[in-house]
Amino acid sequence: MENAIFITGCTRRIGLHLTKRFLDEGYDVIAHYRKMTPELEVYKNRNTVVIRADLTSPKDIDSMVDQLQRYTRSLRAIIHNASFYEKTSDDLSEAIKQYQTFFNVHMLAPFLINHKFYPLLTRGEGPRDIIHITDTNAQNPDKRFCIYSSTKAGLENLTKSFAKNFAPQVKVNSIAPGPIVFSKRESEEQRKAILAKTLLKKEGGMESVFQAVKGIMNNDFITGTCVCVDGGRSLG
Ligand SMILES: NC(=O)C1=CN([C@@H]2O[C@H](COP(=O)(O)OP(=O)(O)OC[C@H]3O[C@@H](n4cnc5c(N)ncnc54)[C@H](OP(=O)(O)O)[C@@H]3O)[C@@H](O)[C@H]2O)C=CC1
Ligand SMILES: Nc1nc2c(c(=O)[nH]1)N=C([C@H](O)[C@@H](O)CO)CN2
Repeated sequence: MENAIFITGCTRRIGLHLTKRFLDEGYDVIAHYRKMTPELEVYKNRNTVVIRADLTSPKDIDSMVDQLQRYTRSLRAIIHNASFYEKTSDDLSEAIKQYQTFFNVHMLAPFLINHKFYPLLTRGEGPRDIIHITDTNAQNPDKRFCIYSSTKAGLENLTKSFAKNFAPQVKVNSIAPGPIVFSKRESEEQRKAILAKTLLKKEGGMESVFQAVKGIMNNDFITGTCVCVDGGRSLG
């Protein structure tokens, strides 16, 4: 493989959609997962390599780096999609554990992966991208998800640091989705309330994230910024 696209969290929903769409467009994809799913399994034989790692474990991340180097000589882009979504616990001892998990998945793992994979990014020719998938909650947190939101805000800040440190070889940007695809845990009433505060009054759908990723990759003058894909939710 050459100039592969490395995506984290590919077992379902947005990560799986990004995997499918990059394959549709003829890219080689290295799809990261934690717990394999039948939906991702299907892609194992198409130009996709799947690599397992629990992103709360730096040891797993190191092993992922070793495995990845066996499959591709260079990377065109790294897309940090993997994420954990949970309300902040009312039990503070539980909340401490949550903070460690959220910090590992949303901040430490992207930090380590960016540094460890940088040589693979700069080995190829042409534009190179790192994209952090954050959340509009990073700028305007849902008070029930303060640990989730604050670590997404930390990832937003890492975007700016990496943009400064990796320029001009690599562009580094965030995509902050709004209501893209609701999770099963959101009731009909919660969904209606969210859409009532979304200017465009609809879920974005996973393709809106893929189009934003491609828009950033195809523009050689965007770095250190955040593209909101939220239907105006952040203004609602
Ligand atoms: N869906 C939406 O409307 C919105 C999504 N976003 C962001 O977009 C991105 C994709 O969202 P969505 O598809 O809904 O996400 P999901 O929560 O459905 O999937 C997240 C992915 O991350 C993986 N993951 C979670 N924890 C770990 C871990 N410790 N180690 C390895 N992998 C892990 C999951 O794997 P596993 O199956 O093993 O748990 C899964 O593949 C996320 O960053 C999310 O925060 C932001 C705003 C709105
Ligand atoms: N990792 C995840 N992050 C987010 C999810 C999700 O399912 N997994 N879902 C949301 C909300 O559904 C949002 O879209 C609407 O409230 C936010 N982040």
